[in-house]
Amino acid sequence: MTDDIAHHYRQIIQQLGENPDREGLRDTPKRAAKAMQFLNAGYQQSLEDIVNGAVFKSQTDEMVLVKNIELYSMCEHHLLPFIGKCHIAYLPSGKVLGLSKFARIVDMFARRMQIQENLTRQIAEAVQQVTQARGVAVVVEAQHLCMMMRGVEKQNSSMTSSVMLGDFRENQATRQEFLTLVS
Ligand SMILES: Nc1nc2c(ncn2[C@@H]2O[C@H](COP(=O)(O)OP(=O)(O)OP(=O)(O)O)[C@@H](O)[C@H]2O)c(=O)[nH]1
Ligand SMILES: [Zn+2]
Repeated sequence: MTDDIAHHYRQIIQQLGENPDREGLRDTPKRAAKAMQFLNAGYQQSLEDIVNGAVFKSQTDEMVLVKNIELYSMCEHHLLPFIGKCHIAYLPSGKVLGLSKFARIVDMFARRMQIQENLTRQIAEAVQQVTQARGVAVVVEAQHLCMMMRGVEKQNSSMTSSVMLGDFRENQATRQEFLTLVS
């Protein structure tokens, strides 16, 4: 698979007017192929594998918030990165999820070709599925290099997307508490 992708990168380099045989570029097709495979590794993962049973019984029913999880993803329109952070909150109902697993869930969906809105929803639904929480809220704030390096070339705009499930959707006070905590 890596060799196949590298072969195509070699052709792209040539089509762009470079010499893929010059010293600095000789290993680039293979390096680029491996980097692209890493950045799309989320397709090879499953929720069950990454959670690895780290769901623990707990009587806590107060909001749990994990803030500022860094996020690197790839926009599906231009295959350029979008970079930002993710905040996840949930209202446990009898069980809590291992802390690191929130970051693993973010990475599993971020390491795919994405648009930010779909990524946000997929993270929220995965946390809901694993914890069976009374509610899940996810906010993603990101900057898109396709808007910065090319196209409209706007360096300071960022996009915020959110998904609220369960009590966060239905209960205004819960939603407000979450938004105050992340702002
Ligand atoms: N909603 C949303 N739009 C995105 C995301 N990533 C990229 N886009 C947008 O996808 C759109 C693709 O528009 P097209 O007109 O088909 O492509 P384009 O000619 O390259 O567009 P420009 O970026 O405006 O030059 C652009 O408006 C991008 O800004 C994302 O995560 N969410
Ligand atoms: Zn884009």
